[in-house]
Amino acid sequence: MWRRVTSVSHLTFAHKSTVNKNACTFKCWESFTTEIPRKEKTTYQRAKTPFITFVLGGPGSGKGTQCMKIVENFGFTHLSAGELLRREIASNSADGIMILNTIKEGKIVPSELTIKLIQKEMELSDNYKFLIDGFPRSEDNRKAFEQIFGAEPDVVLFFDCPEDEMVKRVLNRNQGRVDDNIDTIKKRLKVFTALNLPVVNHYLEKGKLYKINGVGTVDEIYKQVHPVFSSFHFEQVRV
Ligand SMILES: Nc1ncnc2c1ncn2[C@@H]1O[C@H](COP(=O)(O)OP(=O)(O)O)[C@@H](O)[C@H]1O
Ligand SMILES: Nc1ccn([C@H]2C[C@H](O)[C@@H](COP(=O)(O)OP(=O)(O)O)O2)c(=O)n1
Ligand SMILES: [Mg+2]
Repeated sequence: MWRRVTSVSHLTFAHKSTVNKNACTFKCWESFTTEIPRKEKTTYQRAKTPFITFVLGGPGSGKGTQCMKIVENFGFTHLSAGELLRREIASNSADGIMILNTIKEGKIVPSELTIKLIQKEMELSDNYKFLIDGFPRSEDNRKAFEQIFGAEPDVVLFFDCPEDEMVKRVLNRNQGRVDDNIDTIKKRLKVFTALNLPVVNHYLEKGKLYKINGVGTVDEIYKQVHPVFSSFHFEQVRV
């Protein structure tokens, strides 16, 4: 279905009203303290419209790790904004040098460029369930996405993790990334602190935010994440 469209911006989000109505019944989803209400049974497995989850959290908060578990359990397609940008650098594209310098400085790449890469991947996919990891990182990211796609996410996960834990994890990550060094991490944390909160507050007000305690083992954290998706009655890949 996605391959045949030239742009996703015109696709309507037919199931939105049901999802949003339900989501608005709770303000901020403290899944480790709050019971998750059952949602009305829906037929997402046959939906022809995308189901979009934004995955927010600071560097090292565990976004990518938890996304892998969501993919495994619920069959989402995982699109990491950072990974798409790194791929663009590796492909020696015209924007590659600019992206590399931006990432080294711990700054945010222009929204239109990141969105173009996300959009391309979505159009190439046969799936309708997407995890967009590390996006939006700023209000500019968020507004540009909404303008270009003409739609909002269905779910926003926010992994809340203290800075010292994030620094420790990033320094131990060992993936050879140019931004996983103490100087860049300090800059990234400053950018995160300044730009993430307005995005979180926006989705909190819309009743779409699921705040997850990012401290604990991977499985302990996933125990908070799983009910968010099982409440939507997707066809599960693995129970
Ligand atoms: N709950 C956890 N406890 C300890 N280490 C973790 C946890 N979750 C992820 N990690 C590790 O921390 C590092 C950063 O995790 P990652 O998922 O890449 O975070 P992000 O995508 O938010 O930057 C990785 O090396 C990962 O294996
Ligand atoms: N929306 C985004 C996402 C990532 N980037 C850039 C800037 C980020 O520091 C890097 C790396 O992002 P990535 O999500 O892979 O980083 P973490 O997994 O949080 O450590 O990419 C961006 O400019 N805009
Ligand atoms: Mg990541």
